[in-house]
Amino acid sequence: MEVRVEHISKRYQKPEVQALKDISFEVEKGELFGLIGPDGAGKSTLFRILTTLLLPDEGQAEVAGFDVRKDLRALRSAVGYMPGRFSLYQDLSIEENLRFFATLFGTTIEANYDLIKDIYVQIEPFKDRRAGQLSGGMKQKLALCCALIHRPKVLFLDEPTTGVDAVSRKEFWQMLKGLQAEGISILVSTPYMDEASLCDRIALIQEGQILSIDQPKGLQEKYPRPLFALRAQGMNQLLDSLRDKPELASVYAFGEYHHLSFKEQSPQGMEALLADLRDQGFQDLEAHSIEAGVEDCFIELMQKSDGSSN
Ligand SMILES: Nc1ncnc2c1ncn2[C@@H]1O[C@H](COP(=O)(O)OP(=O)(O)OP(=O)(O)O)[C@@H](O)[C@H]1O
Repeated sequence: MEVRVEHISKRYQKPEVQALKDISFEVEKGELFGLIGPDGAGKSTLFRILTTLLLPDEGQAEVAGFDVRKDLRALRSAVGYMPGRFSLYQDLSIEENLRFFATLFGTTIEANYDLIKDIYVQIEPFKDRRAGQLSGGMKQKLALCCALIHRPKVLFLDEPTTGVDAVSRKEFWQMLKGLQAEGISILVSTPYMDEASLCDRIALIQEGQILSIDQPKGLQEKYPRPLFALRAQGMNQLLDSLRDKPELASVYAFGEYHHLSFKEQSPQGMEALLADLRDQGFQDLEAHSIEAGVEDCFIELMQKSDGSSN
């Protein structure tokens, strides 16, 4: 086991916020583990605790066999951490940044070049350019090289793809797969649900609590009811109207469609609903059944947790 988190809680004082509530999970060696949740869910706080930058109020955690409270030095040299705002020196060049991080950990670029090579060659043509003048995607690659240069066992990446274009995002996930193959365990946080399916396992986190931990497929298979996508002319009125239907268990806007499910699973459910909506004057109604995605699962779990806390 490369990461073991047991009942971690953290409260900030000013303003008073319970950022993490009784968080427990484990990550295996070589696993790509995703922490998925909206802004403010507590992802950065958890990463800061696991990299010894912040102490938890309660609970215990070990990373690469080191205790987050007791083994600070050893733990820090065993982990690589890429914070949300890339911690690059804007006035230093690509090469200078990398050399700086290598020196900080008592190593050299040359000693670990094989690990970063595939990533570094993509930015090497610009190695004399200052970090402050790089594009988002290039900064991200440099920050990843800097986090890797001391050959960590566990890599923490806090929202590494936020603000990065779609092509670079895709490339970034390919790079992570390559690092995983080197035996590095990776914990990555993201607010993008579409990235969840690229992880081996994901924890859905909201308001400091883990709602579910599973493989992406396992999570989707656990969705409790048949799910449908529906659209028509006048999507806002349609949503208002659907929200008034007592037979629906859930309904929400989702891209070009609204997603909905029924309380009772009757075969006539959708037929009756469509007839009803037609009577109300909705035109161009189109409905089909769909498989739940990670975002649908998240919405379902959030509704359940809201219900239970009320
Ligand atoms: N130093 C701090 N003092 C007080 N409250 C804080 C502090 N840092 C974070 N918080 C609060 O704790 C909660 C969790 O924040 P955290 O940054 O861990 O979430 P996150 O999931 O990483 O989201 P984000 O993407 O916005 O950073 C939020 O409500 C945030 O406002």
